[in-house]
Amino acid sequence: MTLDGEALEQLRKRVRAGGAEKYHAANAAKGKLFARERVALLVDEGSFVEDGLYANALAEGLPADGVVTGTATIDGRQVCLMANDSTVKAGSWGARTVEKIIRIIERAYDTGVPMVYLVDSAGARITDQVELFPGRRGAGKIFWNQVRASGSIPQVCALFGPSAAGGAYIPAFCDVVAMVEGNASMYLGSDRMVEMVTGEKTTLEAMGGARVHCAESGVGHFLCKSEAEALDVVKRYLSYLPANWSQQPPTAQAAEAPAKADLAALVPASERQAFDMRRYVKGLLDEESFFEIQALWAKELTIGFGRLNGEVVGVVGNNSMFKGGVLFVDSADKATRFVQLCDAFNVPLLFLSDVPGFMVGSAVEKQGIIRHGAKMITAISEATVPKICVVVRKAYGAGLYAMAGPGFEPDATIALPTAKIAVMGAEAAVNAVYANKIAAIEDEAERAAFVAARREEYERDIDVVRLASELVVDAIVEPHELRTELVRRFAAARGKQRHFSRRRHGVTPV
Ligand SMILES: CCC(=O)SCCNC(=O)CCNC(=O)[C@H](O)C(C)(C)COP(=O)(O)OP(=O)(O)OC[C@H]1O[C@@H](n2cnc3c(N)ncnc32)[C@H](O)[C@@H]1OP(=O)(O)O
Repeated sequence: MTLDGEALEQLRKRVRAGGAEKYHAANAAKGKLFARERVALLVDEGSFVEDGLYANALAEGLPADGVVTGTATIDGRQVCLMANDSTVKAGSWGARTVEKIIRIIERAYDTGVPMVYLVDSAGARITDQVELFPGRRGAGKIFWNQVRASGSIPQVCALFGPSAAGGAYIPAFCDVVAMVEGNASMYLGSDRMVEMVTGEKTTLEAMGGARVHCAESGVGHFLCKSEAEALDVVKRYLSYLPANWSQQPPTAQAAEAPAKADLAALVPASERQAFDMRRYVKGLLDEESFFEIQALWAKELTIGFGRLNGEVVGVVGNNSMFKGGVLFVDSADKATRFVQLCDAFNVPLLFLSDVPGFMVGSAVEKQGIIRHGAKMITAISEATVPKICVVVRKAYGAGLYAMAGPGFEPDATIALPTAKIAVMGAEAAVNAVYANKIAAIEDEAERAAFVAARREEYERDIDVVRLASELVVDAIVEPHELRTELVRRFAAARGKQRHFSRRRHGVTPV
């Protein structure tokens, strides 16, 4: 078959138009953009170079086999990308779809550039399963490639529609997932399948909608109101990360801290009074630079990227506004993954501690709080990027270890003048040691005086100057001095050569 210029142009036009008009109309009615419009909104104008446009061009109704793949630049930096076209068999994966996705991930890995996934897919194309599912270059190879690329190149997903069954693993293997509320969903079995298998009546939204995953399961990281917002999240995420693990994160112009930030005023003296760690972080970092991740999930722990004097840092802070800042199963997992992410991409870590410890009780023991806490402490131990632990108000029990306390090779442990570091809070400690004696005192006033005296002794024992004199903390710093202290200490830590252990890898408590 010969192809003249006009015929080629006709073919291109037909393929670029995607599936039948009725599918475009159905998507538009849901407020969804066409896959190619998403790509155009994301990348620098004119930078997209497409591969495999003619995949399955000889078949009827399968333009590009339902996926757009290629390279482009975002803010001048090279990326590889894929975008499911849900107007073609609901974005399901045929054999060519799978091959195109595998090839573009391999390209991203080989060239050391980020991989962006714009997902809107029904998962495997059930009618073509033999060609796409079980073989050496079948759908499993997509995941194998994602796992190999994890921590080598940034992988980020924006989810605009369903990601069903096998399709749900593409987001799951990414560093972060932005989900558009109302349209995005992730689930292993559709609502129809769930009812068939378990009898449960549910909906895609109730079972695997954006809010469920961003606020309850933790599989989603950013709940977005619109597709444009999800694409902005992709851009912003990439702006904090290097192209790959062997490079340093991009530096921005050095900037001032927010002019009116009074860190001292943000932290109440009484431990019983909560304060919002997110405000503290925003007051400490460069203006407008804090990019919070998983803001709706496990809120007792605040994580995100930001900049200190233009340099990227990853922040892990306890937020006493939620569950008193106590570490739970989910918050331990949240920290673990973020610490691994920062460590993979050379992002220094700043820990802001105000932690009463890990949660106790039968509910969390049954959930395996011990192994989740051990997992968090493993991640902190293994991280070899610069780490600084600031005790903003308190670090009690294993919470100190989980927040990169002195035993975990931080580049520094810094205490604010009001900081307390102890095996537990004074009230709990006095009760633990003197419970029998307290119970034996009949007179109420005498009992109160005894408890107060023991408390005072305990507080004296953990006084911050005492801790500094014992070299537990490296510095006591006033809140208004903290930012400058951190900028200098991170700069000094940058050149250090580090290697954690002689081995292939550890056996992580999971
Ligand atoms: C690795 C293992 C796997 O991934 S197994 C994959 C299992 N996947 C599923 O069970 C998802 C099945 N599909 C769905 O639930 C829906 O299509 C979802 C994704 C919710 C989209 O719904 P909606 O936008 O209303 O589209 P629709 O159902 O009308 O479908 C449009 C056309 O696409 C087709 N389609 C859909 N999914 C698949 C699929 N997985 N394999 C093959 N074809 C699929 C539908 O048959 C429909 O085609 P047509 O318009 O009737 O010609």
